[in-house]
Amino acid sequence: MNKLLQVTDLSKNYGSRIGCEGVAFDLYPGEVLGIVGESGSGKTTLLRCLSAQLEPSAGRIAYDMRTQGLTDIWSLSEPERRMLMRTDWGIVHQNARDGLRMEVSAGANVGERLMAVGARHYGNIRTEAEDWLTKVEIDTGRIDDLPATFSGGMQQRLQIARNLVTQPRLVFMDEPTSGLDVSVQARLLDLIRTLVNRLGIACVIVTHDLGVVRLLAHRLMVMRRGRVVEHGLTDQVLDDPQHPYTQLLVSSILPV
Ligand SMILES: Nc1ncnc2c1ncn2[C@@H]1O[C@H](COP(=O)(O)OP(=O)(O)OP(=O)(O)O)[C@@H](O)[C@H]1O
Repeated sequence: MNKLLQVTDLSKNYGSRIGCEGVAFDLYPGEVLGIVGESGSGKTTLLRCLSAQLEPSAGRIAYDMRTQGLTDIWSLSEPERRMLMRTDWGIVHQNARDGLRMEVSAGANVGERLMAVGARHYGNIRTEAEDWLTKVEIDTGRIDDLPATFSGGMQQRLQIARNLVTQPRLVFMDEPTSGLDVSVQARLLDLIRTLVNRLGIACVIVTHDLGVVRLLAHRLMVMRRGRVVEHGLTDQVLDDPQHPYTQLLVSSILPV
């Protein structure tokens, strides 16, 4: 199987401060990679670099473009990169408001992404938007409502629908369930797991919640002070952590 993403020696500095340093990994189609670590360990910096929202200071991020194969994403033109981000990739932000257009309806939020990949027929776009609202458990009667009238959990589900409607091959998620009630979190996680598995989407998920990665991620990277200190199969890393920092993280969060 071809690699979907190949990351080599990736670093991002903010002046003299290290955001992340020397990160390298491959991601294959359909694979879910979790990135965990304490606050300030570089998770968000890494995710923003991987998803082309932030230009790295050094290193290479190559993505398997449908026509060109593995291509350095920073060798693409700005419009090409933006197109990639709008179609073949999805980015689910921690705060749904950052990933939604709050001034247009729920249906338009979903339909807009379809238009980015060339859909023009209003009736088809609306039908597809309704279909996706149903998939993320939002009543289709709310299709013309503004996202601001939705609850936090509904906004997050709408953001997921907006991202998945174009059938991306890779989705980046930054703490997708934080800030929600525990019961809402559990349902949302279950929904993400079902959709990601059913559609065979590759995912990179940043979280500080080991329960989230246990449920969703095939592989896990543990970060500390900008560097990856441990990387392996999720169950292996969580059940038999090798690095002292991972041992501390696991013992402090998971009941023994
Ligand atoms: N815009 C910025 N300017 C300067 N330093 C930054 C900036 N963003 C992040 N940093 C620094 O980079 C390091 C990594 O931060 P980052 O936000 O990536 O960590 P994180 O693991 O995502 O933390 P959290 O879980 O709290 O969101 C920290 O030392 C942080 O202070």
